[in-house]
Amino acid sequence: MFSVTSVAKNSTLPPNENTPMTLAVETRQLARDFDGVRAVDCIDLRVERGTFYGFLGPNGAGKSTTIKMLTGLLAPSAGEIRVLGRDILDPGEAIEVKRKLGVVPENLALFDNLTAREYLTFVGRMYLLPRETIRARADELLTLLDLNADDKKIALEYSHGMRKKLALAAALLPNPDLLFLDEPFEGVDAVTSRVVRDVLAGYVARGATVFLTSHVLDLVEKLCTHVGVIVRGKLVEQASLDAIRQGGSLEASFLRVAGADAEGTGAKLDWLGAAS
Ligand SMILES: Nc1ncnc2c1ncn2[C@@H]1O[C@H](COP(=O)(O)OP(=O)(O)OP(=O)(O)O)[C@@H](O)[C@H]1O
Repeated sequence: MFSVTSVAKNSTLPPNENTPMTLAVETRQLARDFDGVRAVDCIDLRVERGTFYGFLGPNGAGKSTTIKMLTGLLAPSAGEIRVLGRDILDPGEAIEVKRKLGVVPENLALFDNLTAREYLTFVGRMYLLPRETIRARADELLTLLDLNADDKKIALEYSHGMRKKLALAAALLPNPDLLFLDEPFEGVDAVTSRVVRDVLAGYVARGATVFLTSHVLDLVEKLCTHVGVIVRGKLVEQASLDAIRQGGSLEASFLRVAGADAEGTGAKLDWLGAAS
């Protein structure tokens, strides 16, 4: 489905048979530069299978860049990546692992001239699903995500939230082992958000893995079992949700590890709202 450029010529990650089968994602010193500026700075991610992993960070911290590398959409500048026990930087292994992945990328990347059903059918055929399975799953997903009423519209005519829902439906359709979701709830209405949360919770309870980015910490707190925090490209925290919260709120912990000055923000822009 995606093109992959291999950069890890001298891989030192253990061969497949020695990689712990419990890991869905493992990176070593993963890095990406843009025009000489380091966007992702030597991060070591470890995501156990069957976990709901929230990948948090301020704007521009490197979350989307990381997801693009983990899904083979972007070549790393350095480092190693194993996804579901396989080297995603090896073109042969990447094909195998991508059959087992679902992705909602940052830019959604839909085909604008297809209706939702046409797009889901296309995706299902790419994953080599039988036509009857595609039809049945597409029916269920379009109903669940409340996209049925707009079945004549093409994706170009969709609102932002509708596009997000269609991308999510496409990611779920092949029943992947591992889902990468970049801001899946952004722009999605409250009713659908609740439905999607329940679907994802059930999906993980059945043994699958979700790797999600979100700025909505309440949602992360409700859903995630594990959290990683990236700040200016560096992984500054990675632990279970409970260990990161330390009995407090996720927001307080996040602000602390992200180095934000929560107290100071109210004192700024004194001119705002003042009589001029
Ligand atoms: N194609 C690109 N060319 C140049 N710089 C880029 C490119 N993509 C990302 N960057 C830079 O890399 C850094 C990380 O960006 P990234 O999109 O990964 O952040 P993010 O954590 O997903 O942010 P947000 O929460 O705002 O979506 C930023 O400084 C961004 O400007």
